[in-house]
Amino acid sequence: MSRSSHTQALLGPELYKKVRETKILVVGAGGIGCELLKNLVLVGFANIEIIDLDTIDLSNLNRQFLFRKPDISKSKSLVAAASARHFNPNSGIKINARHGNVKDSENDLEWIAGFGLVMNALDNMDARRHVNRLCQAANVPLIESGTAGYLGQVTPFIKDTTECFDCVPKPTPKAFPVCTIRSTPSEPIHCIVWGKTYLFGKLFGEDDEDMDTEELDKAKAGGENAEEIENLKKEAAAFRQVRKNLSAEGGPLSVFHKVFNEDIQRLLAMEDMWKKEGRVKPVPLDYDTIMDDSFTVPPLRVAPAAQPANGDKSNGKAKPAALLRDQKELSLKENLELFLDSCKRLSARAVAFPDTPLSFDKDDDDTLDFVLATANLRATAYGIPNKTRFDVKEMAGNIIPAIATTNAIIAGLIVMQSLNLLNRIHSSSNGASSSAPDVPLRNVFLRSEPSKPLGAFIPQNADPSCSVCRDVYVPFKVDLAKCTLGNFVQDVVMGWLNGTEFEKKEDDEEVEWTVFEAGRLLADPDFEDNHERTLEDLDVKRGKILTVRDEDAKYRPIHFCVCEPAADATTPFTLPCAKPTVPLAYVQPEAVRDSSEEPEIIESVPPQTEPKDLPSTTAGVKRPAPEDDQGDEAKKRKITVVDDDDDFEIL
Ligand SMILES: Nc1ncnc2c1ncn2[C@@H]1O[C@H](COP(=O)(O)OP(=O)(O)OP(=O)(O)O)[C@@H](O)[C@H]1O
Ligand SMILES: [Zn+2]
Repeated sequence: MSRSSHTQALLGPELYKKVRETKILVVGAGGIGCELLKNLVLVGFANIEIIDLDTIDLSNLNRQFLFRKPDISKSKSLVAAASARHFNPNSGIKINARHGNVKDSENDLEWIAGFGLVMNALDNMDARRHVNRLCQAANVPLIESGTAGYLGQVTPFIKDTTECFDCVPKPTPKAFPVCTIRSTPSEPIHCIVWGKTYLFGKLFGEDDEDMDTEELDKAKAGGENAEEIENLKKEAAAFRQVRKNLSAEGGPLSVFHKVFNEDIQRLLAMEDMWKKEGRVKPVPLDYDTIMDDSFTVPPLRVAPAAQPANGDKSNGKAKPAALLRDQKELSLKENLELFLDSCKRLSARAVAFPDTPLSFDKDDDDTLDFVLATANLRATAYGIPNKTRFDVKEMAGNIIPAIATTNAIIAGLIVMQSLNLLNRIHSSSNGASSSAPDVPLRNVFLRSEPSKPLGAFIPQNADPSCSVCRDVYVPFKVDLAKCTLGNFVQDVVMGWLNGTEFEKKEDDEEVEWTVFEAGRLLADPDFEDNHERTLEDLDVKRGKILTVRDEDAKYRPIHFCVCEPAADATTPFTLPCAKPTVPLAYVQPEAVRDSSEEPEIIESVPPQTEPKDLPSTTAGVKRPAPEDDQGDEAKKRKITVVDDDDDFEIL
């Protein structure tokens, strides 16, 4: 009996044929991706492409079991494919492994259209959104997945049948008030966020004065203490000077003195600030007394009974005999030394690469050491418990421990979803109903409820206002070196689109269209400066999108997705035979007005001010590009739980 006969019997000949023939794309060869690839191979999927941009790290080996120690530093996708093949040898399975970013330009609309089904096994929102858009544009079903600790989710997205990834609002990152972070922290996380997003940025990151002022003005307008905000503005200005001197002899020590002594003294002088109930005054730190062990550590605000002696953070608890280095709590003196040393290391890097601002990375020891020491020194000053390197890495890096079993369950569910989708695709493509029972599409989730670990709900319909799945997409096969913008405007916008709803004229009025590429305005009826230039010259590349919009935003935008020219093309570009139907743009229903309310009388209309963030055009600034992402609209939809590397936000 052959290895596949059970599967064939279980799935039936029709579905098994689909399994063998459908070209599958797996994006990501990490925790879920490895499990998934093994499952696909075992079920008998025979035409698989897997892409991942990363190489194997030691920390992956505990759960990404297609990898072994000798594979460290090798390409994840190549090794995963090589290992997975062994699970079902001699079965004619083809795995095309690619080491690269799914966002690379060669991964365009045509590429994605070559797959029958796409499965995401990613770890970040940006790549997920990119694949979602490609799948919507090419009308390829996508199975999205994610895990966070014991939780997980598998969701099918099918154009015009279900919502898409971007229809679903995402949870906003955890936010903290500015003053809590900058002046009155009360928890370890406040100190970590301060070290990571504030002090690190001030000393080594991009120093954006305008952004800083804007943030503080916003906080003031939002009702935070005005005097304190002014104080913080002065403090920020002083940092610019400190930053300049950081690499000089004694630079790190002067930063320590400014941040942990002078700035705290200044805060203490603001008497009103400390009258508020629950506020605990910080204690300025002093280099000399910390170093000679005579500094009196302020009592912990939450555990006043335990008054640890200087440097002894054990709180009387017995220490396990052999703690790992990262799990040991540092003494105050050790934190101070680490602060000075990490400052020195980072400022040397800043001097060596002055044009590359540094950014925090949990896996970059210099940056982690800096945040660890900074957070602990600040915590000590405010009577807040210190954290170990292990804790700080987890908190600053937003790490949710990955659990191999969760990944395995989710990968199994992805395969179940794929079988259901293939069944449906099959029955709808030949018009006949499938012999298989019509199983409805479901979003499946894993929860930490032992008696009922799996749950499911029916996916919602697409959000009519979604700026991803409701727009129109057209493959645009073009020789970028031969096609000018003028060709595109004349032959595509005013020619090919003629006759579509988009180009219908009312009362002989010309349709006011615009052509954008990302945020850049390339052309409109009054802006012809770039018509002579080729698309290549205008830096339009394969994988990019030329978007045509009508100025009144009456219709949905039309996105021309730039693809390789057709092999036998005799013209600069080729378009599909069928022109698209361009639907009307979604209009938010007007809120029901309370008729008893008197209308508001506006006496004078304030003069229109220039929008602040005008996008650049190729030939100067013209008009703002419409916001691509309307995702912030308050939509009362179910929030998807997907793990992500999203950051904290400071309000
Ligand atoms: N744009 C992208 N293109 C291709 N692969 C991507 C892209 N973004 C992320 N990935 C891959 O998706 C995979 C996600 O797997 P996983 O969530 O297990 O992350 P990991 O990096 O392996 O583990 P950890 O983050 O816990 O160290 C990773 O292998 C990552 O390289
Ligand atoms: Zn959508």
